[in-house]
Amino acid sequence: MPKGRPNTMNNYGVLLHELGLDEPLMTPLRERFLQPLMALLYPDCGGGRLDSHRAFVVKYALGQDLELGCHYDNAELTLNVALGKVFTGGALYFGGFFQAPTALTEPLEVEHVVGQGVLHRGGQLHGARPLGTGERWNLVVWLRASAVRNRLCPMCRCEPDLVDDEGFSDGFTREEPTAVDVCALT
Ligand SMILES: O=C(O)CCC(=O)C(=O)O
Ligand SMILES: [Fe+2]
Repeated sequence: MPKGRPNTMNNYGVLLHELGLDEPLMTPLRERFLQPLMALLYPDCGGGRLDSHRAFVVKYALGQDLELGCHYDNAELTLNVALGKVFTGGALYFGGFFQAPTALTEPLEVEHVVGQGVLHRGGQLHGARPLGTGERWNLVVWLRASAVRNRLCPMCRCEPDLVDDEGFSDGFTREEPTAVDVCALT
């Protein structure tokens, strides 16, 4: 079975769409649970207008990936859930919104709690500290709102030139969905 890297930074892990889990699991999770929550928490980042995602599991282990450098996600919003297994280290750290990595002086450290997730803006500078012992597996869902990224690419901070592609691609669209009224969701 052909297998891609979860993203351009992590070498170990798996893309959920390659396991056939987008339609039965990730899209309902985004539409039914994450979008209403994100609409309330981050309306300014397209929280109420999520229309695609890139979901993957990242794996850290001795002899494999150990840490993740400071970066922004190719996402308007991100969910990061600690799945396990047993490990020390690997804490997430956060800086400012689109802050230059060189200006990161006092990051906020967030320890993983297995079974719990962290929601953050994709443009919030962040990274993961080195793994100490064990194996760490996290589910990461990059949530995308075409209404936001069609105007301003989160990676280059410019208006994107669109080219045709298949699937969710990178979340850009030629047409945008209508806004969702969160009060109407049940
Ligand atoms: O290693 C982690 O838990 C962070 C992963 C992350 O920031 C990402 O995949 O964008
Ligand atoms: Fe990230």
